[in-house]
Parts: sequence; structure tokens; C-alpha cells
Amino acid sequence: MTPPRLSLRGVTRRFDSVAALDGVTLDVAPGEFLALLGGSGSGKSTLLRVVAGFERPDSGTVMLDGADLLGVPPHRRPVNMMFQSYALFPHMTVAANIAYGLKREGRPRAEIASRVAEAVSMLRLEGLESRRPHALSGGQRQRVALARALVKRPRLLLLDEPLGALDANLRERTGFELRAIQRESGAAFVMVTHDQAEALALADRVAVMDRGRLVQVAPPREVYDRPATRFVAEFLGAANVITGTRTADGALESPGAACTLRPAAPLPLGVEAVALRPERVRIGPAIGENTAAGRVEDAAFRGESTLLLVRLAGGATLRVLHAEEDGAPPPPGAELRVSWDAASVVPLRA
Ligand SMILES: Nc1ncnc2c1ncn2[C@@H]1O[C@H](COP(=O)(O)OP(=O)(O)OP(=O)(O)O)[C@@H](O)[C@H]1O
Repeated sequence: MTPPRLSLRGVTRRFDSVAALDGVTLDVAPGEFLALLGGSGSGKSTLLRVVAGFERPDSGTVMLDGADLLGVPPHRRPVNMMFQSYALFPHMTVAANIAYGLKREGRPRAEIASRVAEAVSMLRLEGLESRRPHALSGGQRQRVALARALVKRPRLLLLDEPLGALDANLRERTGFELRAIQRESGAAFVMVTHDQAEALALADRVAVMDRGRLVQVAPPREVYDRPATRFVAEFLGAANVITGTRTADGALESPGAACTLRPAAPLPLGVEAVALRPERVRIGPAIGENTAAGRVEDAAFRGESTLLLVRLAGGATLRVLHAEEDGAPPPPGAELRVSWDAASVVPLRA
């Protein structure tokens, strides 16, 4: 195991009665891209600010490559932060904006010139060096901000909603670029986002936050397929969360679904909810034990699929994804039977 680049242990930060961070323990590996995902007020920005040094925790430790960070003032930390607003200097050219931090460090002129040129080329900003920020597009401004952060070769880059100001098309393209740049720079990235698709698409691991705590830290596929808690399942969107009572043999009896959901392995004691992804639900005659009867209430065409809202006999609504390749979806009003594999029934902690 390589030692972690960033290591937080029991980090707590309170504001009056609110614990913005409540005992956060987290390791980030060198060269890792970690996304911090959570709703508004969950503590994401506070976590970045503690690592950057703008905020002091009430308790806990923060280490970078094994050395304590908390005693180091923000400008001395080998950590850089890129804010959502980008905070470019409006009166300075692109080149001067990028060079600013190196000048402040008192680097020799020749070194500054070569490092700025390197950053300009990495971020594909050639030809824009003498422009001022107001004469750039949103995506270009974002790349200048990134160049300015990376030119100092931080061991860790903190990014607060780096794609937040871009429109949907540009967001996707810039997201791919961001990941390529992260790999090329070798820096560890910790990116705050409240966009689950972005976190899943870009990060090596996703850390899901809720009320100051990390509820699950895992690779994207794992948080998506095996959400640990009800909060993660609901926050990552789209999963059906079905509640009920655990039976003696470890299945879930759900009055709302009017059926018993039987997982591949018995549900742990105390589990009273399971997740079932819409794309795992099949329409048609029952296969095995997991099946329920329902009626299509509504349908939304999504291009590659149609999302059906199916009202089950017990009153619960199940979201079911019907793939285009399976032909025409059943219309609203259709009575049908749905079924799913035991492996798709995911136990959720409270
Ligand atoms: N300086 C402060 N004074 C008082 N309360 C604060 C302060 N900074 C943050 N908080 C509170 O701490 C909690 C966490 O805030 P934080 O900004 O870290 O959340 P966030 O996850 O980044 O939210 P958002 O996505 O809305 O930016 C919130 O309840 C917030 O109101």
C-alpha cells in the first residue's frame, strides 16, 4: 500500500450548534481523483477549506504525505484551491494570471516563462496568452483558472464545483479534459460537486457526505450498484428504495410492493429497506421468486430508453427502465408483471 497523500482523522468543525464536519476520516492516494458528493450544507466546502487552511477544525488531524498540515499557514501548504468563481484578476492577461503565483514565490524569470508555457500547452490555451479574462469564453476562463492552480505543481489540488459555471455541453467535454489533465499532472484532485453524474463519470472514488459525515467512500460503480445506506441510494438518484419488514429468513416483506423481495444473501438484521435499480427490473412473466403485479401510470421517453412509473398492487410506485431495443414500451394503463434477480436486491442501512 502506498502511503496516502492526504489523510484526515476525526476532523470536526462546528458552527454554533451545527457540526459542518462531524468526525471525518478519509485518505486520498497520490494521483487519485476523489469526488466529494453531497447536498447543500452537507459540509463539502468546509472540508476543502479545512484542508486548504482557511478554516481550523475543532478537533482531528490533517496530514499531507505524513506531515501535519494544521500548523502550516494556507499560503505555505503544498495544496492549491480552485474556486467556482475562478477568481481571475480581470486587469491581468492570461499569461500574467497564470504566472502570478510563481512571481509571488519569487521564482526566476526564465523558470516562470517556461512553466507558464508548459501550463498554457497542457490546458490548450495557445494564442490566448495576451487576452484578458473578459475576452474569454466560460470554458477558456475555467482552463486559465486550472492552469493557474496547476502551474505551482501542487501535490494536491482542491476544486470547488469546477464545472459549475459551464453549460451542459461544455461541462461534459471539460470534464473529460479535467480528468486527462489530472492524470498528466500527477496531482491528487479532490473535487466538490453536487452533480452525481459528474462525480460518477470523473472520479476514481466518490465520497458521499451527509450532515457533516462521510456515509460511503467507494469507486463509482460500487456506490452506484451497492449504495450502503438509504441516503446514498436516494441521493445518487434513480434507485427505487423499497421499505418493509425483514422476515425470519432474511427477505423483505413489503406491503407497498405487495410482495416479498428476496436478496441473494439473507438481509443483515435490522435492515428495513432495499434498493432496486430501474434498469434491473424486467417486464414480463415472473422469473424466480422476485415478482410483483402492477399498472403503468406514466411513461417518459429518454431516447435510449423509456422510464415507466409502475404502480404496484400495494400502492408503491416502481421506476422501471424499458430499453429501446426491447421494442415498444407498454402504454400507460397497461397491467403487467415485473420481476428482478435476487442479486439486484441491495440491502440498505438506515
Ligand atoms: N462560517 C460559517 N458560519 C456558520 N455556519 C457555517 C459557516 N460555514 C458553513 N456553515 C454551515 O456549515 C454547514 C456546512 O456548510 P458547507 O458550506 O460546508 O456545505 P456544502 O456542502 O459546501 O454546501 P453547498 O453545496 O451549499 O455549498 C452548513 O449548515 C452551513 O450553514
